[in-house]
Amino acid sequence: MAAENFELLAPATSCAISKVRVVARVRPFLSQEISVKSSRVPVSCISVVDQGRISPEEVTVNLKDPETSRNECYQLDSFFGQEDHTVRQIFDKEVNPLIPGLFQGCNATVFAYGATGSGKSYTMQGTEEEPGLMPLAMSRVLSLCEETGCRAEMSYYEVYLERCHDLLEPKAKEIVIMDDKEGQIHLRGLSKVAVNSMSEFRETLALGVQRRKVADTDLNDVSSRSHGVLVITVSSPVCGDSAASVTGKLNLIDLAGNEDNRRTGNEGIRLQESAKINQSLFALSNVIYALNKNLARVPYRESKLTRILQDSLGGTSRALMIACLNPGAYQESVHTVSLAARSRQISNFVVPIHKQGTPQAKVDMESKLRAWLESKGKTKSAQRIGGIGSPFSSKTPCSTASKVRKPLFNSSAKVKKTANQSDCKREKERTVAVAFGNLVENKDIANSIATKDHVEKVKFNSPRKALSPIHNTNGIQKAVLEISFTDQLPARTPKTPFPANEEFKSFGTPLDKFDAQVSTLKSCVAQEYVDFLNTASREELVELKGIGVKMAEYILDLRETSPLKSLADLKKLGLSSKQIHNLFSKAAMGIFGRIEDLAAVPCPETSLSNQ
Ligand SMILES: Nc1ncnc2c1ncn2[C@@H]1O[C@H](COP(=O)(O)OP(=O)(O)OP(=O)(O)O)[C@@H](O)[C@H]1O
Repeated sequence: MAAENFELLAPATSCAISKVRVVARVRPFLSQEISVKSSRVPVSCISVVDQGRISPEEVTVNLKDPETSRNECYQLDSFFGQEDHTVRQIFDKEVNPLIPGLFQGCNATVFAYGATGSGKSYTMQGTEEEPGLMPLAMSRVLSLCEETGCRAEMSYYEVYLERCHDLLEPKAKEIVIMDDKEGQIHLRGLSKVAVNSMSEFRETLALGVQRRKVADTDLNDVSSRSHGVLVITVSSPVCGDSAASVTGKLNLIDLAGNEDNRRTGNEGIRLQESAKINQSLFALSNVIYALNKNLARVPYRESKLTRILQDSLGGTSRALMIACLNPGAYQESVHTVSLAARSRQISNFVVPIHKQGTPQAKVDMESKLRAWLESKGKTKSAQRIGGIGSPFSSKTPCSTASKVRKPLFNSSAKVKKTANQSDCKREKERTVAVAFGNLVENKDIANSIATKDHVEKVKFNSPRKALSPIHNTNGIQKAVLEISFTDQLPARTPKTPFPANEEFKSFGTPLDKFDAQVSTLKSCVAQEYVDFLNTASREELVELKGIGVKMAEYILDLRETSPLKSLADLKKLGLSSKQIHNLFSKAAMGIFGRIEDLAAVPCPETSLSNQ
């Protein structure tokens, strides 16, 4: 897709698949790289073949080793050679088209990737004579703010030795990276500064740049020792109660460069920095590899860098990668361009973020996305989009209701009939069924419980409390809040696990009643299980069936940033729905133990004794 064609999203509900766009930028040879004796400019190892002639949508980049005459070609989206391309040209063609989307609530990330000394900081920050993408983007944002009445703010932080530090508020504590249940990345503790003019911006950025860790190495006099991230946030004014506020974020990332320590001459702290930089860039390549291979687990948690980029690689942001290249470094350029070419295959699903999200909008977006993935035969990706870093990690009607699961019991004709009536016209009711049905294997029962007749009974059954604000407290919405597995609830064991017999009279046959009670029991057990995962020690977790040492560690790591709210959150660890189901089943089976033990357990008076 050409940059000009990034479709502008209509406000409110529009969404789009957007591939990570990848462009190459070759810096010129520096004066110290030109031999004084010959005073001839060396030949670049990088060239472009048939720019735009074979296909206007991509370019073929050729890398040629002058020593061995090795030769490799890679396809990228665009190419900016050393001769005639200024940062302004890159901005106009590649970054400018992303900016209007911010004003409609869409996030975007631009990141410069490449070996040390390849020109990443020069491209992103620029110089006084040639402003980089950061000031150019801010200038454009400010002029659009003037037209629209929106506000602009900036944050600037660095990831140094695997820790995030605020560069505008140096006394602040370390920044914590968190993700919410919709897969959005949040940085707890990061300050924001309002920006009203370019002079304010320049002053603030210069302050941050001074604080960023930079050092002289054998390969670059001004080598960045950290990944630097500028965040430009745009917020629309909120008019009255009904209007939803729109916020868009543009991340401009100047990554630290890959370093070959046989050549940098690094020692001591420089070597430590270098090790962390290389580790995080290795983690980035692992994420790109996993996304390309459609692996169920994408290792975003291997480094802070990949956590920050989580939303931009396989997430909900638009993303532009600028592969920066030194024309005299063949091996490094092969490394950079091969990773860049692989990144080009990654799709993001761009969703506008509104402070008051509408569930129906999410439903529409998810069904559009699934249809797209199915048309491409990408079933695994479809699963992933329902999981990691996804706006749909909490199930929505169309995703789960369509899955056919083996019923736990044969339901009665009455239950089936009720379930069949529950079609797409009754989205609200199906929302109940789906939320409830995430862990209820028998969808018929879930659907039947979701019908208006049964909502009130479920409400009495449920041990849950509503935590989210309720705008419309009709029966169905109340029930959604009370039985949804995606709400965060305090751990609680119900005093009366089963409802009094009177409350179940209208359930019809004894089988209906039994099915409903089993479902309620399951929801209680599922909540207890989630509470256990959130509070157990490492040793306790390992004791539980199906959880090994590695999984226990992943869970501890995950809950450190955001406690599990539902079993579906385990998808963030890369587990599939089936794996979560198996894990839970194993734990649940353990409750019942041997059949002889069960025989000794008396029936609760309130449950089956009056039948
Ligand atoms: N397009 C360009 N035109 C002129 N000089 C450039 C250009 N790009 C980079 N340079 C120069 O090349 C040197 C290295 O650039 P820069 O510091 O931006 O590299 P980097 O990729 O950020 O390196 P590191 O990863 O070590 O921080 C600097 O002296 C810079 O001024």
